[in-house]
Amino acid sequence: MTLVARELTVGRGGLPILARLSFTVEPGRALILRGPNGSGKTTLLRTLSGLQAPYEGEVEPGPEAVAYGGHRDGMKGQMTVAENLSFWAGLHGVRDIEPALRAFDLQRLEDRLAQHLSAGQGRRLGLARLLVTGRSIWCLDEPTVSLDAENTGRFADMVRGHLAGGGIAVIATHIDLGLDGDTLDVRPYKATLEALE
Ligand SMILES: Nc1ncnc2c1ncn2[C@@H]1O[C@H](COP(=O)(O)OP(=O)(O)OP(=O)(O)O)[C@@H](O)[C@H]1O
Repeated sequence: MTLVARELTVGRGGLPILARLSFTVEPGRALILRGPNGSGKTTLLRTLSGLQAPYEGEVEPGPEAVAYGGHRDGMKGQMTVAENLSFWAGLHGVRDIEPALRAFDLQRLEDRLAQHLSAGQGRRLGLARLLVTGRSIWCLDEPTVSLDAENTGRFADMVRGHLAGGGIAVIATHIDLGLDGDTLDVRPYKATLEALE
């Protein structure tokens, strides 16, 4: 499955931020989004994930192929780590949560309520969730925030595994994860930036 953006214009609050972007990401490749704060990386990721509609243009495939990873998405605080992963696994028809627990060394935390996790632990749970979605396109917004060096390494390994299996990852990040892929420099309209200030 290939991710295709055609003449995509995305924005927030009625203002276009990025205009007429076209790109293709082939299976097994990553696209790294770079750009200063407020340049539109989150807006682009949300649009690629189907969380908001493009102002113009189109994205293929549709949102059913995409898993979006932001901050502790969809985690229920009153449920344990294992219950959260099982919930998502069930929703996506995946049986085994062990690989997801192992990917971020969450076995010892599996009975802890999500609301009691530290910031980094919560981030690890949010990222482990990607593995139980079975989705082939991951759109990730600053996924390594709050992660220590060891877990940043685990995350890079997890993405490498995903790419090796023919998956795709689009990642807004300020750090070099050493992944195979291309970089997209996100540059908004100057006029739009001025209007937003
Ligand atoms: N709901 C909204 N209404 C109006 N403007 C918004 C809204 N949400 C975001 N914006 C503005 O849209 C622009 C793009 O924001 P976006 O979150 O996509 O940037 P970003 O590149 O992800 O930034 P960062 O690196 O800080 O996370 C910013 O100027 C932001 O203030």
